[in-house]
Amino acid sequence: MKDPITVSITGAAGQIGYALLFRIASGAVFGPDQPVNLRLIEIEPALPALDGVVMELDDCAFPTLNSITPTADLAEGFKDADWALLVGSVPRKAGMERNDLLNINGGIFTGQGQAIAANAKPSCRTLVVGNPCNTNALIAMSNAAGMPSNQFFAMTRLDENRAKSQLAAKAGVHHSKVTNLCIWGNHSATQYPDFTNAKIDGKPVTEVITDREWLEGEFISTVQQRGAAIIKARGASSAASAANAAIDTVISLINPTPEGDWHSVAVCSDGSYGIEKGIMASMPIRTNADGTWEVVQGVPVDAFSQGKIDATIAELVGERDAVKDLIP
Ligand SMILES: NC(=O)C1=CN([C@@H]2O[C@H](COP(=O)(O)OP(=O)(O)OC[C@H]3O[C@@H](n4cnc5c(N)ncnc54)[C@H](O)[C@@H]3O)[C@@H](O)[C@H]2O)C=CC1
Ligand SMILES: O=C([O-])CC(=O)C(=O)O
Repeated sequence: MKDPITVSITGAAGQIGYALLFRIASGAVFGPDQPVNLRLIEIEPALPALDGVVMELDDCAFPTLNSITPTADLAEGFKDADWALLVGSVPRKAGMERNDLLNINGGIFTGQGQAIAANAKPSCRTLVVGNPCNTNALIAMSNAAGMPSNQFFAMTRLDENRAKSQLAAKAGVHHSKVTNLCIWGNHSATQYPDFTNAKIDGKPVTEVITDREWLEGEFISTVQQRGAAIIKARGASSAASAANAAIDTVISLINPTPEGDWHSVAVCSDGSYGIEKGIMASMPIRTNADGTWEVVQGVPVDAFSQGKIDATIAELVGERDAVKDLIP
């Protein structure tokens, strides 16, 4: 067994938390030889429910679970964290867009960013799941003085997985055959699931699925609206698939990306692809053998894609401007 790593998770008593904690504790994310300390952060009123989750974690007797610290105190919650998974926040209800939550949730991420900078390991990586996740990640990153911006991420992997599943179903293949699927921009209804560069079994999607009207229309809107469709059907926002995507994101950021492929996650833009510097935008990312990551350069952007990317980036710039009071 290696030395334990520490994973801090906010919103640990919530729906996503319930689907996330057990897989992290079981070794399914960091490996069967990697003990994990879980620091579980909740607001005071949710601490009794969190106690129940802790009892259940105890009752799993996971060999890889080293310790559990349930707390409402951010300093204690982020102490020595190697990873901070910021899930805790209010989900949207039917009829809302995710950025309708900015006023409700944005403020949560100022104190959490500060607490990460003050208490976590300097190498701590932070993944924001709570919506609107791109701009919440921007708020956390901007308030985490001294922490490198390349250690902050926002989750668009659920969108990537959704897009792969839609393309696979249309082509009649298993979803594992779909690669090079980039989600550009915001985790919102303006996101662009880029079918123009995606591949099925190594061939361009556009050669396998020749129904361009479907690709440009129904495919994109289905992916953009999938969260809303789940809220309508389930009466609550996606939780198990969101937890799964958070796990996929961490696994993709700690393991080298397969040759020629990429994965989607929102990172702080360095200006690549003309995306405004400093906003948290999803783009094609590769993880290197040494654990660093980079934006994949040279992915072709045709006129159709550029229009879609411009729209989602404009939305992100608008969100950033709307929260400027939360950004020091
Ligand atoms: N990026 C993505 O792809 C996705 C993001 N989400 C978002 O994830 C968030 C959580 O969703 P659920 O777990 O379903 O919601 P939930 O309501 O079941 O759980 C949220 C938990 O966060 C806690 N919480 C609220 N404020 C907190 C704070 N300041 N500090 C710590 N904990 C706090 C609540 O007490 C609650 O237990 C929502 O914002 C949702 O919209 C959901 C699905 C996908
Ligand atoms: O749609 C929502 O509000 C929850 C979410 O982010 C998703 O399922 O993608």
